Amino acid sequence: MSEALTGPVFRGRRRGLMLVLSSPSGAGKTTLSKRLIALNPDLVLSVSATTRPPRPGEVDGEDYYFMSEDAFLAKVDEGGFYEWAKVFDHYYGTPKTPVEEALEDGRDVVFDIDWQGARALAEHSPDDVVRIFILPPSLTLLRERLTKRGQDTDEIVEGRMARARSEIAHWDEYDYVILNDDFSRALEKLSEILHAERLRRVRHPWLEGFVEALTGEGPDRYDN
Ligand SMILES: Nc1ncnc2c1ncn2[C@@H]1O[C@H](COP(=O)(O)OP(=O)(O)OP(=O)(O)O)[C@@H](O)[C@H]1O
Ligand SMILES: Nc1nc2c(ncn2[C@@H]2O[C@H](COP(=O)(O)O)[C@@H](O)[C@H]2O)c(=O)[nH]1
Repeated sequence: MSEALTGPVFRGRRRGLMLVLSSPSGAGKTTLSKRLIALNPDLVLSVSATTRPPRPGEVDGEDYYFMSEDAFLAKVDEGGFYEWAKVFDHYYGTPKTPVEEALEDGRDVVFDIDWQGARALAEHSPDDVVRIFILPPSLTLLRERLTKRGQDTDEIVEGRMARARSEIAHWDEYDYVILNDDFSRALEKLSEILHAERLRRVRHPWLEGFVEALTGEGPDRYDN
């Protein structure tokens, strides 16, 4: 894996956060992130690039940027990805420009990426990244979800089940773990994490000036 990451991003008085969701394939992170964004339209979804073929119904530029392997590797060479990795025999990467623009604009960004991507983002932007791991209730239900999704061949489902244990092995690298048994409860927990993380002191650099003014050490008035 190779990546070209910038350091922590400061946006005036508000630090955006990078909400990273990972899970074994089929545990529900895509569905959860889309519903979270529907409830919080100010969030931005990081649309990844991939060399895997589109599934039925997937739209280029909305679900993924679908690319040839040559085009993907050329973008790697240009330093166009925040991070990239090989997952299930295909390349996946986070395009850098849209994420940087959103963060600079003070917007929070949601990532649906694997443990390699989560680790890369956390290493380079430790103050900005919030990592959440989604667990399925059981491997039997995980297989059922992958099968019922009805978008992959039996061979692909088996390949993803074979990788499930190794993906789950990274669960303890994450800040939060959500058991996605009942979907509504899992979504509620995800929303609670987002709202609490948005309140963290480190994301509000304006507080320093405010407290200075409050205690008489700065200008009389500080507008947030
Ligand atoms: N709590 C839940 N109960 C039952 N079904 C669920 C639940 N959460 C998600 N699903 C269903 O499970 C399937 C897999 O979900 P989803 O595509 O979101 O998984 P994913 O983790 O993003 O997988 P991938 O890594 O392959 O993209 C979908 O059909 C989704 O509707
Ligand atoms: N490291 C990255 N992993 C990514 C990225 N985009 C998606 N993914 C992960 O790949 C698998 C498979 O996804 P699928 O859509 O083919 O089911 C899944 O774990 C995704 O989270 C990325 O940009 N970087």
